[in-house]
Amino acid sequence: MPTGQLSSQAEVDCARKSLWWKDCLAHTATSFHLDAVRGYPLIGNLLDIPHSYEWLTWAKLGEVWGDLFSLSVFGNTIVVVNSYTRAVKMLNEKNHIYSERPYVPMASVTCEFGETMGLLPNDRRFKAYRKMFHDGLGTNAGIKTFFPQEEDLAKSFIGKLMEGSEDLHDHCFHHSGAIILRIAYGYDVKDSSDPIIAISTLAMDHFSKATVQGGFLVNTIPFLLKVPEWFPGTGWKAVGKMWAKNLRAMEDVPFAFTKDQIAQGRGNDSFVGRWLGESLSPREEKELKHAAGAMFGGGSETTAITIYTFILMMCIHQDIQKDIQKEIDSVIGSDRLPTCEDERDLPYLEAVLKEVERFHTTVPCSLPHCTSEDDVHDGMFIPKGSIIIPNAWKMAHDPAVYKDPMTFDPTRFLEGRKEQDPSEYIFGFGRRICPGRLLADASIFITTAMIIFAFEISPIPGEPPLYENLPGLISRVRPYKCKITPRRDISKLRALIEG
Ligand code: HEM
Repeated sequence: MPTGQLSSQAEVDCARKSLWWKDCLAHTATSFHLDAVRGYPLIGNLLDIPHSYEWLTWAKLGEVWGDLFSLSVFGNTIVVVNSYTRAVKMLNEKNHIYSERPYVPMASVTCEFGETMGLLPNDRRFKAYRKMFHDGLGTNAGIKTFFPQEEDLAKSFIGKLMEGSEDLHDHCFHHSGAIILRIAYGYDVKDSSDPIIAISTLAMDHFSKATVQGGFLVNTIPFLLKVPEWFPGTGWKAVGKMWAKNLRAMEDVPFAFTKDQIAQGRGNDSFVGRWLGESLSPREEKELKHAAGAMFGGGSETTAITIYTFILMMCIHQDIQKDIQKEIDSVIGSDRLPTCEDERDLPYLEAVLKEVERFHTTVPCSLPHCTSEDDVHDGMFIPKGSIIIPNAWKMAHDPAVYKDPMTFDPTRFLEGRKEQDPSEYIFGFGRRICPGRLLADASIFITTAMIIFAFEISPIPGEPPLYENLPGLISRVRPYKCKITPRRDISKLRALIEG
């Protein structure tokens, strides 16, 4: 049935009653909304739930059911939002209702990681973490204070690239991990086999697995938490305990490093170091540890993927690469390296970065939100506890917003065209909007500006690179090969990097 509206209060009341009945019948009813995808008794739309590339399925279903539709699985409502305008109206303008996170017992309880920012309910602690983030990284003035660290790390990145680019993929991930650990804790990573990068990467791998709704039955049936560990089939509890240790270590080890540095009287100009200088109460210190602990998970993979995708796009689109080189050469010349302050003078590079972020939507279904109370939106009754999925991929590839959305074309963001800036949605919405977005922008800009300044990126003869996005909550691109060679005098480049 196509999209419909609940036009009167009577219809809304009727829908509420239906919901009550649905609960009474122990979740045996299927979805009943007028704009709900039809399902089966008991399981609802279980068979409609995609296991990979969810954003494509949601976009396809949207062609039939409209850009706001719902599904029901075992009585739980899932609402998919396929348009930017709708997402703003719901998640931004009604953020007091739409700012919870879905409950994932495996991650929050079994892995004891419920206090991390991404999983916290919209409560006092959440506000405290967000405030710490905002004061440290949420303003242009705050981010500027980290520019010297960003520039240093981007120099090391290109310095390493001069030695070879065979492990480009890992190099990008190592670099973005290094940025987070330096900014968050003042910790300098080792060139390879860094213990804190290793702990954090492992912990994030566990975290991703524990938060997949269908990954563990307990995420669908929380009652299983009460089943004792000796009961057959509860091996996941032991797994969760093991993962909890790693997740704790990801927060404890670098935090202890910063505290130790301060105790030894060494300066530590990091996010944590600065806050520790504020003589915090034990409760605030604990909150600081959790806030900082969320940075690696939120920022490391996403930033690395964006830089890695940028290099791929430069390899595929040689003409665009040439145009950025021209811009960089005319603004910066050849006697100095780019700095973070150059961003405002490089509008073409800025447009290319927007296009990279639009074209490859790194967090394609954003992170799910959850409602804290019943709502009626555009005639749809949305019960408390509904999971809300903003389909950022669809927003980024909507032909009504972007001309030829499947084409990589940075000119769409230049004067004269000015299509919608993807940063309005790729970082999420409302109270949950990504608190690291300014840091992400700074890291991506300075790293890519240095790359273009220093290198020529080209395909390997006979192996044309292809773009392919991979499934996942955070979508990577399929690893590729390319040639990265210095485009300037090597000794001069070395002198600039070391200077
Ligand atoms: C290109 C880079 C990045 C992208 C595309 C990105 C995207 C996102 C998205 C879509 C969300 C979910 C927002 C929502 O629920 O509405 C999010 C949340 C989050 N991000 Fe980022 N992010 C990036 C970089 C970073 C960085 C550098 C940091 C930390 C320094 C960070 C930390 C976080 C945290 C802690 C959350 C959870 C916020 C909450 O639950 O309230 N992110 N990010």
